[in-house]
Amino acid sequence: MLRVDNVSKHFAGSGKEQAVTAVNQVSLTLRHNEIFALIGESGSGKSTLAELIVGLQQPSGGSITWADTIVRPKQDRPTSRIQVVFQNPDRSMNPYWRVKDIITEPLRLSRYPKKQAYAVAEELLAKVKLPAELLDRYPAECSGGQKQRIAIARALSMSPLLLVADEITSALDPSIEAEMLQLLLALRQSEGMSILYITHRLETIAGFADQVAVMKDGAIQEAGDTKTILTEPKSEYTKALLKASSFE
Ligand SMILES: Nc1ncnc2c1ncn2[C@@H]1O[C@H](COP(=O)(O)OP(=O)(O)OP(=O)(O)O)[C@@H](O)[C@H]1O
Repeated sequence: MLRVDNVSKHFAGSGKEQAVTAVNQVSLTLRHNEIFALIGESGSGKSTLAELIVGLQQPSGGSITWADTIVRPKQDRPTSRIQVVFQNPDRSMNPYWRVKDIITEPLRLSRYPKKQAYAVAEELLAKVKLPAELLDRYPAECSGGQKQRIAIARALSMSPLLLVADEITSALDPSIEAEMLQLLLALRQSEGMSILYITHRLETIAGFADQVAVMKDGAIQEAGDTKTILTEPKSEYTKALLKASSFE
């Protein structure tokens, strides 16, 4: 569905800051309806790679291409191929807006009528398993887990083919995190979308991701199906990550 070919991203240094190669010749393929986990420690280049895929940044080299063979069901609402949800929902939500306005922002930016958008908002909240009573609340009146579901509902408003989830469960309690992973599994099925799940925590991906790529210093160390990588890791780095996680 989406091919990342030999993609690199260099940031030029300025003043005391050194030049950095945040992403170094990365290649990967995201398939339709697949959950792909991108694992790496802080600073390994995961977020930069996500921003390149989303189009928030331009690669210094390589290419990112969508297969043009994807046929999606006809929608009566605006759509976009890709949507992203970040770790901290507060950064992407206007605290003075009600939940219904937050969720429908992408639709309204695409000139979808407000009244119809509000009707969709209730449907979207149900998709992320939140009650309709939240529609008139402000973000400060919602829990962290609820806000992350609201951010997902907003992303779903555009029926994306690919949802990029950048550390979206990292700030949540383990039980809330497990519920969120279950929700993402269900949404992958019901929405027929792919998910690029970015995390520094290897222990979250068993039974969740289909494929995994392990990233270090901007480069992919190892990639393959999740079960094989977790049970028969080849790279010393993956082995060390597994040892350090609560997985073993
Ligand atoms: N806009 C930028 N300008 C300069 N350097 C950058 C920029 N964005 C990222 N970097 C550098 O690129 C490297 C990779 O950063 P990135 O945020 O992609 O890593 P990460 O794996 O997502 O880490 P984290 O989980 O902590 O966000 C780091 O050394 C970072 O300092």
